[in-house]
Formats: sequence, structure tokens, C-alpha cells
Amino acid sequence: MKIADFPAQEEQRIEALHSLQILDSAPEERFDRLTRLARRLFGVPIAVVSLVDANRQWFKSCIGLDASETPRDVSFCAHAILGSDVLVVNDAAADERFSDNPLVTGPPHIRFYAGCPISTPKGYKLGTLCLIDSAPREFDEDDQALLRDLGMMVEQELTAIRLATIDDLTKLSNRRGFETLSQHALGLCKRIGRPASLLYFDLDLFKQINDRFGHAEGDYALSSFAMMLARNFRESDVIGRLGGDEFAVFLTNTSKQEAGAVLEHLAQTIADHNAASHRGYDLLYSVGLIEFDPLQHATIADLMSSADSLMYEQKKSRRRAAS
Ligand SMILES: Nc1nc2c(ncn2[C@@H]2O[C@H](COP(=O)(O)OP(=O)(O)OP(=O)(O)O)[C@@H](O)[C@H]2O)c(=O)[nH]1
Repeated sequence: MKIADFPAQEEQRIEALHSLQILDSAPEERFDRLTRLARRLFGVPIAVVSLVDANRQWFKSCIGLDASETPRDVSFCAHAILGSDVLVVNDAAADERFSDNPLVTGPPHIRFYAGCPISTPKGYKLGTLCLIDSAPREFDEDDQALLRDLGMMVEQELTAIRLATIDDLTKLSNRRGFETLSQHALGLCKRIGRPASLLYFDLDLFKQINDRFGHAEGDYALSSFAMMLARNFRESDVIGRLGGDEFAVFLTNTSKQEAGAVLEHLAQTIADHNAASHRGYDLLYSVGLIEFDPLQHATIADLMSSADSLMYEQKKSRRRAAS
């Protein structure tokens, strides 16, 4: 069996995949519709939207197969994402890359495979729309063209997810993405009885950056702040740009005291950035920190509203001090 090589720019590819926040998400009709359609059009028993993660392939939609993932080592799709066009394996038993693959020698006894790579707009191949049969098959040019068309529809659905939940400028979650993910994380903390905290940031005097240095510099300032947030918090924290110059971070399994320590570290990072950047202005912010209290906060919106109020108190007292 040949284990597929890693594609070029594997790290960026994985980052693009993870940024969609789609892995381990619930099944969705918009993808199931396409795998059902593929199965019917080609008359194959199995059709899958498979995403190739660091060590596994995970199935966003899987019709005709009772599995949600397999190790990457045995994945046909890990081979398919190395090319730019449909990978066709007419008879896996006669193909030395796959003949002793456990998915060929054991269930689901793959003999035929056709996988159309699914790309991001930047060209990272996240996975495939693939067809599987337990009997060998021919797959002519017309079949491949049809599979490409269906693959493009999967790409469009993935783009729609990205646009709906990711902020284009900073690549952080947008408000909708942040609320969805942090509501989910809050549910988890509640269930296992762990603390959670939320930070609500609003840049100070940001409008002046736009006014004095132009909108592009304002964009640069927002991106720099976002990057420092991303660098300072853990991967398990949810970071979002809520809109304009407002950002929030939801910290799982973190008390107010612990979040305060992370905040001090962030303050130092930003002070270092300001000292080194020489752009004619400093990045300044007000922040509200609140720990989840089940008696006060039923939803993430309650938590955000409390943190927003605290942020605003800080902003007001800074304005008073400055005047
Ligand atoms: N460059 C840039 N500016 C933006 C973007 N989104 C919103 N803004 C601007 O951000 C500014 C936010 O306004 P405020 O929050 O009132 O500005 P501020 O100067 O930080 O005010 P305080 O919070 O009271 O200190 C507005 O002027 C918006 O036009 C963006 O994506 N890029």
C-alpha cells in the first residue's frame, strides 16, 4: 500500500480547513443533498464529501457508508488531493497503491474510486467529493465532467460557510461565527462544571487612525490587533471580530483570575508592538472581563452584554482621565 505524500503547503492547507470550523460538525442537508445526487446520478452505492485533516479523513456527508472518519494513512482521498483533477481508480484490487489497503481487503471492500478534489479559492485542496463502489467500473470523460460539476457545488457550499462565519479582513470568526462557537463551548463548560470567561474588547480612538492615516492603515491596525489576539490565546479559546473595532474572546475552562493573567500578557504584547511599530499611533483598547455565572447568564448573549457594559465603564473612565 502506498501512503499518500503530504501536499505542498500542507500547514496552510490544514489552517484553511480548520478555519472553516466544519470538522466534527453535525450533518447538513446542503451537503447530503449533493452526495445523494451523486449517488443517484452515477448509480454507485457510496458517495462522500471527505475532508482530509492532519491525521484523518473526516466525512462531512457520507451516503451509503456507516462511518464518520478513517485514518489518513488508508485514505484514497489523501491521494486525490495531490492532483488537480479527478482521481479515478477503476479497480483498486489491481492497483499497487491500493490493493492491500484495509479498505480494499476489508469493509467497505472498495474496488472503484473516483474523487474530485475540493479546493478553496486560494487553491488549497481540503478534500474530495468521491464515489465508491465495491465492483470495478469504467469512468469516462463525461462522467468525470459531471463529477467536476458536482464538486464545484460542494466548493460553493464551503465558500458560503466561510463567508457566513469568517471575517474577511482578520480571518477571525465574525459575530455570527463567534456566537455559534462560543455558545457551543459554553454549553460544554456548563455540562462538565468548568469555569468560562469572556473578554470584550473595543479599540480606543480607532477612528483617529482612519482619519489621520487612511482606511488602509485602519485595516492594518485591526489586522495587527487580531493577530495579537490569535497569538496570545489558546487554540481552544474562541476569538471573534464582532464588527468595526470590537473583538471578543471566549475562554473555556478559565476563571476570571486566570483570564486576568492572560490579559496582562496580552497588554505586554501590545505594548511591545506599539514600541516597535513606529506607525505614528498606538493601538489602545478598553476591555471588559466577566466570568460565567449560571445565575446571571443563561446564554452567550447575556455574557457578552455584561462584558460589554464593563468594557464601556473602562472606556468612560479613561475618557474622563484623558479630559
Ligand atoms: N479601517 C477600517 N475602519 C473601520 C472598519 N469597520 C469600522 N471602521 C471604523 O471604525 C470606527 C469605529 O468607531 P468608534 O468605535 O466610534 O471609534 P473610536 O475612535 O475607537 O471611538 P472610542 O471607542 O470611543 O474610542 C468608525 O469610524 C468606522 O468607520 C474596517 O473594517 N476598517
